[in-house]
Amino acid sequence: MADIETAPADFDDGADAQIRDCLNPANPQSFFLYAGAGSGKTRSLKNALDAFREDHGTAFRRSGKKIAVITYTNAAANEIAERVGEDPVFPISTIHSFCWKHIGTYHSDIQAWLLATLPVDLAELHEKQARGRAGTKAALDRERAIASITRRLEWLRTPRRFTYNPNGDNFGQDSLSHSEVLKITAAFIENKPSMQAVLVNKYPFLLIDESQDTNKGLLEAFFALAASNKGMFAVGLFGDMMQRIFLDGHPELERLVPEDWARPVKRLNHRSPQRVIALGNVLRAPIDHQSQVAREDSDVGLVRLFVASSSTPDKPAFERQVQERMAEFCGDPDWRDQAGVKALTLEHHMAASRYGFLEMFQALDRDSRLSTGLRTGEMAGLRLFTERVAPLVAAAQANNAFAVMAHLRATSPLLKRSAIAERSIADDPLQPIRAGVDALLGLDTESPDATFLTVLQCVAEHGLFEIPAALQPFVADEPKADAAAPEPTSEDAESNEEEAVAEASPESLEAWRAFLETPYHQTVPFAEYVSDRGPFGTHQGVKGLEFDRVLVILDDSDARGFLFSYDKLFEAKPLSGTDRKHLADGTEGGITRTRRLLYVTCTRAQKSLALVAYSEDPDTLVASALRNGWFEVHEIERF
Ligand SMILES: Nc1ncnc2c1ncn2[C@@H]1O[C@H](COP(=O)(O)OP(=O)(O)OP(=O)(O)O)[C@@H](O)[C@H]1O
Repeated sequence: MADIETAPADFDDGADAQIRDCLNPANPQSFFLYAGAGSGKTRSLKNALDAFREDHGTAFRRSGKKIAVITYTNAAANEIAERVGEDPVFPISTIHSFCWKHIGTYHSDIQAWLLATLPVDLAELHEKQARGRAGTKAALDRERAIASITRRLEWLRTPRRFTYNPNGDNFGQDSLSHSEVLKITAAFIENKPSMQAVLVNKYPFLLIDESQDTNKGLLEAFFALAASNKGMFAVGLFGDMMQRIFLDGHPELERLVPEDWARPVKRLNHRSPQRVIALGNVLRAPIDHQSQVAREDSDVGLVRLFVASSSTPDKPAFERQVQERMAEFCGDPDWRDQAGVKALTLEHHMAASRYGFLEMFQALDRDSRLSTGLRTGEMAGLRLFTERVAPLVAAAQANNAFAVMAHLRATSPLLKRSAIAERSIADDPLQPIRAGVDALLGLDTESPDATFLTVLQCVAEHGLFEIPAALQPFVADEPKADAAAPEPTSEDAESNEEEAVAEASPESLEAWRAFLETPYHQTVPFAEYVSDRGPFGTHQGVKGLEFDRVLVILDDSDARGFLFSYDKLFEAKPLSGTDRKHLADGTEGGITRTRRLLYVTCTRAQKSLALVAYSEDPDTLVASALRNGWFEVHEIERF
């Protein structure tokens, strides 16, 4: 193994002190903290906020000023909120909700922006269409896009209002897409003095975590805002260019950061054992030569590469065998336990097939309009099963009458005060509930024969829960007489009405129909997966997270996208001319992207790390892993 330096735990404490100085309201100073995996960037963000609260919290609270903290995902926002504690001085949000919050009331300006931008997009599409070959899939897509923009422009001829859901899919003429919201915000920050004044006066500091993946145009707008408001407004960026995995991020960020920004440095990895840090260092070396040091009190740790053919017939069985080997190598029985290991696949469907929710996932995935809601699990049509039915069935099966009633009281229209009052005094008020729960339990929901449709019909027949709009076409018209008139529960009221309409659009009916015919028992693994509680995750989704034991599954043959290729990264497949050109020019290409993704996944490990590589050419892959110094002979098992 490559030698690795070690250092005491307080090695990088100077960086936090430097950030504390930057967050001085009398003289705001922008900074750029870019450091490797596990170096404690999120920790530094938390420390910065704690220190600020101590130094200036009271004065800020009194003057109504705030530090805006922006992260990439809801999960990251929640985690920071949990670590820092709720504090109105530090509103924490995702970039999309931050943007929408600030542009959401400017309807006429949004309309003007669309009216100026859409014709440019349209002209570009027409030009491409004229140059491109007719009849190809791309030409058909362009034709559809042209028709849709033309319809939207027509619709924009009268004053309109706009909607947007930061967490879901947005379709419908009045709804803005995720990328539109980011672009509009960037344009407003650059051109609207009122927007600039609001941001600068309200948020003298704007801190962005995972900024390597923050939208390029928006970052440039923040840079410009900081440059023209020196001494009043500062931006603090936390991130790691090596962990940039979304195409939206700014590839040139490091170069763009102005000379006068502070650049605190962190080199110590607090997360991983020495062997994992060394692997991260060699993966990273060709990109920026940043190498990390390990903590003096860190373990040596263990990594292994298991190589098999991409035609391996039963991959999950092979992976179980790998876990068994890891348990032996590490003397760590938790490697045998599915719950003790985080297995990372490149794409969701690979996790779905291993974790047992492939059929339901594929049924909905056929409709690209549902794709975000499916991946976050936030669609009302899914939440009926994951958040209403599944917890009820679990509580009832555990004979936990208290939990059953608590859940129904919070979620069921049958237990609404108005519904109970409507029943006559002579009635047993709980009888309809008991009948509904008994009917649900009688379905044998563990059996593959119980479909989502069977469960849905039972729920509808007994009026146990409200039926979301997307699923209403599949249930009988008349709800049971006992069921209360639809009266949204508080949580339903929160759910975005627009989203519900979009989910229920006629085009999506086919996907919902196919979904309803799949086995209901896939609900629980699906729910665990989307909430990140399960043993699987995706390579992209685990950014910022950490796990004791990590199993990274590399398998191009099972992947559907074309953005990544592990076989090419490991030199087991010839590079294309484009790949070679990107590498020679040092520009963004598939190989570099794959290398960064591999860096992200490997550096999640806190104790030990196994990579399973399914390859078209396993021997070449092994040779390359050795030649590049990524692994040593005794660390590789070839099957
Ligand atoms: N100074 C420190 N002392 C002890 N533990 C630390 C320190 N800094 C960070 N850690 C721990 O190291 C781990 C990684 O920290 P953190 O998640 O903040 O790193 P990061 O740089 O944001 O990582 P990544 O870029 O990989 O997501 C966490 O478990 C954190 O609690």
